[in-house]
Amino acid sequence: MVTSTKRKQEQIQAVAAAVIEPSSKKPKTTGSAPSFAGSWDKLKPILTPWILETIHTTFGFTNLTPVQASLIPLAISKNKDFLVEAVTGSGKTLSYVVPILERLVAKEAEMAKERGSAGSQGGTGVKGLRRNEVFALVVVPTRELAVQVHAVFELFFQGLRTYVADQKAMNSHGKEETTDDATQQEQQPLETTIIEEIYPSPLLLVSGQTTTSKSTTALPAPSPIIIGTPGRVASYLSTSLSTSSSSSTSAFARARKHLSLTPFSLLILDEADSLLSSPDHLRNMHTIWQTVPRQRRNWLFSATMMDVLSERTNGLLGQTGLERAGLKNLTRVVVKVETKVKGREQEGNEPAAPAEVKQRRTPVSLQNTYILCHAAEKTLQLVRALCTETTNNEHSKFIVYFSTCAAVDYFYRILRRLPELSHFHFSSLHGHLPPPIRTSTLSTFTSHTSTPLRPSVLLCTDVAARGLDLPDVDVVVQYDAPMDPKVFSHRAGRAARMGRQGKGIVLLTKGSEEGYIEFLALRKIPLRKQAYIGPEAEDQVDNEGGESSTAAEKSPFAVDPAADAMQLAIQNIVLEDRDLADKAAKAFVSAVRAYSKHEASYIFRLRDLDVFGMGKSFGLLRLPRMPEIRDWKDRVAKARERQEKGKAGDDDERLISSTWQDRDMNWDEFAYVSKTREAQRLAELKEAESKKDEIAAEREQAAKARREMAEKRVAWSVKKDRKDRKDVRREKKDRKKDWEAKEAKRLEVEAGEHTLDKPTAQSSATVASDGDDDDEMDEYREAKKSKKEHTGGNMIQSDMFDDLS
Ligand SMILES: Nc1ncnc2c1ncn2[C@@H]1O[C@H](COP(=O)(O)OP(=O)(O)OP(=O)(O)O)[C@@H](O)[C@H]1O
Repeated sequence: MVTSTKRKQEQIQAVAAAVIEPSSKKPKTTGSAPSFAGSWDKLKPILTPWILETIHTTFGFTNLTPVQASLIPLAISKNKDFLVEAVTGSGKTLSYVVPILERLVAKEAEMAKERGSAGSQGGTGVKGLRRNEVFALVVVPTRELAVQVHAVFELFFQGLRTYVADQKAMNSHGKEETTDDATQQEQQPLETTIIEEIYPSPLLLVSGQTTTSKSTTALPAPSPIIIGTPGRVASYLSTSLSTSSSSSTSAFARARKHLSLTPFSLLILDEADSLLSSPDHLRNMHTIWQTVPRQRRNWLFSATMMDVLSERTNGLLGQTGLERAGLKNLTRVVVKVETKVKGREQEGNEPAAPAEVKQRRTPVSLQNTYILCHAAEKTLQLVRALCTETTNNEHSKFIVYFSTCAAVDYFYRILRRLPELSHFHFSSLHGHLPPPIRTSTLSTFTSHTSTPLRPSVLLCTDVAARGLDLPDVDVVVQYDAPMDPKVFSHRAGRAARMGRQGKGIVLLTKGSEEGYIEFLALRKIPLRKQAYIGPEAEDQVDNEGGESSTAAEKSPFAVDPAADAMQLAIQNIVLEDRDLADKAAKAFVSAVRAYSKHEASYIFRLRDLDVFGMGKSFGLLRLPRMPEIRDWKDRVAKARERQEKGKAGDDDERLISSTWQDRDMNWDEFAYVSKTREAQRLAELKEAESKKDEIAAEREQAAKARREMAEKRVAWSVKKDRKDRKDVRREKKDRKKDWEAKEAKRLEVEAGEHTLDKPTAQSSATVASDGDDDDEMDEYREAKKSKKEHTGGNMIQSDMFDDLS
């Protein structure tokens, strides 16, 4: 393992400072605290016993994280809307789960008081809240995150059951000695009521469930706490409540029974920036906002919450956008991470330079790096990174992010069959997988006991970028940088959670993508350079930011020959099944299209994307037909022409170094492994063969039609051109006639007055000016001139004299 020299000089200290203030003011650091900020026991207000007990025994936590210490007391006691930002893995989930539970307990007690004895009003046996009454709603962007948050709530309610059982057992054995009156009061209702009736399991609303049935009886029963994705929550709310507007009294009664938002108090948006920026989420969020009562508290959470306030987007982001959504006067709770970098030792007796405090948006325990390579070397670098991280750094759990579902799907089939990675366990997760498979994939990855000898890798899209708390992830590799720069820190933040060491690697291609390093640095996400991983690679983090000495890096355009070998290895896997070739093409096309959608489009320029190199990295057998490829081919060809003329520039050299060769193979014999698919392909092939002449004729006809169309287009344009010219000529003729008539009239007048004056300066000028852009007038003037010359140069005068004579 290469240890960084610079790191030795640094004494990195995490400083988490909680900053709480109204949204109108700029956040400022008010102090510093260690990674934990006080004990749960000493939190004021004191937590309800079963909640505190669950935190201690079920979760095993003794201390609060800074975001929890800052928010929980406020969220429990103050009736405010909050906008919370803290780095990934800093415990934001509990910072809203605990206050929701505390407020629910308080609401339950309040309603119980209001409604009198148990079951007297609702008839359900529930003391305070009725069964159909919803108290809080937690909305998150992905199914997986919703499941995770739901599980946290479930743990608390299980903790409650255990707590009550313990209390009863202790009481029945006469061992319980209660000294604290408040505690006794809290316990009383719990012991006398069925817990499940008071606090039924929270309702989880995610894909794969029924939420849009016409009949409310088919809908899952409500619960005081509902957790779900925006689409599911919106449809559940509107379906549950829409029946209430029906004219049918029974339907109205049914709907009322099904769901009531009367006691609704809390709307929590976790990963709020994502919920407010995606148009799809936003549409559903509008439905939710319109459905839930206005008298509610809004709590918004994200590790990248503050960025959005300064952003001007089409969505809801930004201060004004939030205000428009009724999210006004949000109190900001910002937990900052600062690193103290000790000043360098000076030579001789000079004192060391003062320590520098730097703010960052990622956890201190996260070592974020980048590797520069050519597009053709990306898969090679990914494979080498996985290998070197296990062998040199003994890392065993990896997440690799790709930009599209098709890329995840394809690489999942390829990587696990590469000999270098045969000991890795691969899983894949993306939005196009059916919900049960998504669930099982995640649990397999989570439960897999990974060791450096049997490491595990999750290949995924951004569906797993935010919020997921996957235990023990060592390294996050970003094969493609995310479309939305905000997602970068969320992806990297799946490692290094809650103070654990972790590493992030982003693969950037040489050229314009290098600008991403500076771009992220400005957003307080510093990246260290990791040298290009060579064949005998060690973990070479280039801490000084200097250049690596590997051959591939010495020559700026030379591509590592091992990239060709990797392409060949992938191609050989693809050749086993035609279906893989289809998947490769789909993955490639989708990745190219995704590249054009980068928000930082001035860094990720489609025009600069080396599609040939990318094709190599994907192990394509041939390039698909698409405009991006055509353009790149043209540009490469033109660069070659310039090179032949000795006029090639730097950009041309880069283009020339980008090469592509289709795999020499017989596509007709390339078969699908799936028998039905292959039979279908052969049938199609046979049909095509039998209709060969017909198809050729059709093609010829189509080509002819295209040619004719092209000709017609030419003819049409020529016709139009002619017509235009004719119109111009007619116009000129009319103007000439006009001019002649006027001139004749003027001469008549002049003749009548017996004046021998020449045309006025103005009329000469008019003619001259007409003549500037009028060819016919020129001809006319020429003719007039020659006539003048013929008649001795003074037509007017001669006429005049004729008349006089
Ligand atoms: N007080 C605590 N003490 C110890 N561990 C904690 C504490 N609070 C939370 N954790 C653990 O820290 C991990 C990260 O917590 P959590 O998922 O809430 O982070 P987060 O800030 O929401 O991250 P992200 O921004 O990625 O969603 C979880 O495994 C959680 O159980």
